[in-house]
Amino acid sequence: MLKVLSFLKSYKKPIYIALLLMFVELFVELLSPLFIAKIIDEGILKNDLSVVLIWGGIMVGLSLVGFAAGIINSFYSAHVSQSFGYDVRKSLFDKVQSFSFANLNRFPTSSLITRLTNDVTQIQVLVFMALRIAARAPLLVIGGVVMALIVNWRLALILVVAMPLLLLFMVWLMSKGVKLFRAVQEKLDAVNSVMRENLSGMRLIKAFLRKKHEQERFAKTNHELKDETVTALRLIELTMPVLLLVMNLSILVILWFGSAQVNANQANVGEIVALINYATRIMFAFSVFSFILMGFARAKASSARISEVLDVEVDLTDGEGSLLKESTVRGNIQFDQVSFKYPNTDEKVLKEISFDVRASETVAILGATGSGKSSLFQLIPRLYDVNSGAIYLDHQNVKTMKLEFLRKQIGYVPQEARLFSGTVKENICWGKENATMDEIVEAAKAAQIHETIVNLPQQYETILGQRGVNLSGGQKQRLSIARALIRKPKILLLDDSTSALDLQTEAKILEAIKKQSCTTFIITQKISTVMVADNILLLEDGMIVANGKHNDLMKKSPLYQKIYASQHHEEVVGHG
Ligand SMILES: Nc1ncnc2c1ncn2[C@@H]1O[C@H](COP(=O)(O)OP(=O)(O)OP(=O)(O)O)[C@@H](O)[C@H]1O
Repeated sequence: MLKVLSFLKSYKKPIYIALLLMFVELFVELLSPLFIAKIIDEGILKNDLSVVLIWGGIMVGLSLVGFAAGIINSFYSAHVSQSFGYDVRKSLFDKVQSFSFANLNRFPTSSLITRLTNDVTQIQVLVFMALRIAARAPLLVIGGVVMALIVNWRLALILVVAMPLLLLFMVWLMSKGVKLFRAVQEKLDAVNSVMRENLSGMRLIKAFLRKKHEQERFAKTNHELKDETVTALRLIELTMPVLLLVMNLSILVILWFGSAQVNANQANVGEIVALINYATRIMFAFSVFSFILMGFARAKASSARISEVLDVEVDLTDGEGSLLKESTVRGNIQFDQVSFKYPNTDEKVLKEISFDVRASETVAILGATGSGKSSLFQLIPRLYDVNSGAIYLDHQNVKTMKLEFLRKQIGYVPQEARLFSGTVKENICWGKENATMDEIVEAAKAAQIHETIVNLPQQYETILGQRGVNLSGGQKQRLSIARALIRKPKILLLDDSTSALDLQTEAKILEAIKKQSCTTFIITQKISTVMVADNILLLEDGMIVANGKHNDLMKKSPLYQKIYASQHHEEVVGHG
């Protein structure tokens, strides 16, 4: 909790002002019963109107001061709590951005979303309450008891006995609350997760007629969230009856002994009225206090979840820096005995991979599904780190380079073309900020998407729907290729990103890429694409089983011959 609350450090001044104003409000509140006692005993009972008017006037004046203090306190509390929430969210977002994939795998996406939104809100609410009323409640209790002792110490002892009992009850309540609210937040994660999967997989759900199944799945998680929340709220509901019982009993006892004291002339009626007044204020303060304690329990559960994210040690660290200069990077890539397994798994998905690619060459990677092609790609921009061996860019180990420097040299087109909401132009520029219109058009032309774009209603300014739903699969692929090409990368990684394109369009794109003279890695299933590559890596079970040019492989690799034959509908016999 302290770690998250340390974000409040930047707001010391407004916090002090808010607390000061809260004390002003409290002061006014605590003095009021004293004035009432004075008005009754010295004004009403003695028929002295001037005393009533003077002390009544002072009371009204002070109330106005308290009122103004309350309003200004609200302004400051809102400002501090909102700014605090902004800072925590920003910090969480930055942290998640710095995560490696191994780090990301620790948290389900939906849970990260809940942590960034709902969990931050819980703490934000607590901070607001703390500045607005939190300290007031316990101080009102303590102050109320002290004032009651001053007015009539014997009767006030009844309150002194009742308070610790209530306090113990509150402590018990809070310890239970933290656990229950943590469970509530976890159930909220689950609801968000189902919701997220449904929204992103809506087409599939409709096509597979899985609406009912999904509704049931959602109903189940929703139910669990409701049940968990009800359990937590029951705990809070328990507070008021217990509070009322203890305090009403105390008031009864005060009235009983108070009337005896008045009859014996040991106390004034005003004193008894003041004591009852303090008792009801204390009871009110206690109910506020219990409300805050619940808020605290909830915020404590949430802050633990936030700290879990903030405390993650990012396992992909930046290298010292590159000896290479951006302008002199050529794009030679060397894999030296590279082995890799995904974090928290046992099996190596790449085993002792070694190959050399000279700058500007095109390398095709061919292999069955699950053979490790995408995994190999992800190692080049260091989305994951190798477990053994090394990858070199222009003879320098990529691990020693600054991540930003390394990734700047690389254009990556992933398997699934993912676009962002915004215009076509913004989507292409996403690859290079401040790109000129000429550069954008050039990249679009190279990716063979320019013609399509100029036929859109607002050409490059056309707004794409959520994740580009108004473009076809092939158009999306070409747009994401344009996004990579605009960077003028030294190394281009195409992860099966031409799968939805016809052979002619694909050939044109490859030709345009060739002109950019960048080292190009293409994962593809199409033998026609493979045939024009300078080198072909044939992957099987995470190992390179053959490499060379098309003609070499046709001679020496039975697997390659089989793939070739399957795509050319002919039996290949006797090669090799
Ligand atoms: N994030 C991950 N965590 C754990 N294992 C993974 C992860 N991603 C992939 N794998 C495993 O690594 C192996 C290689 O996967 P990879 O995606 O590299 O294959 P691929 O050759 O690109 O397949 P495809 O052609 O189907 O895309 C598979 O066995 C897969 O189950």
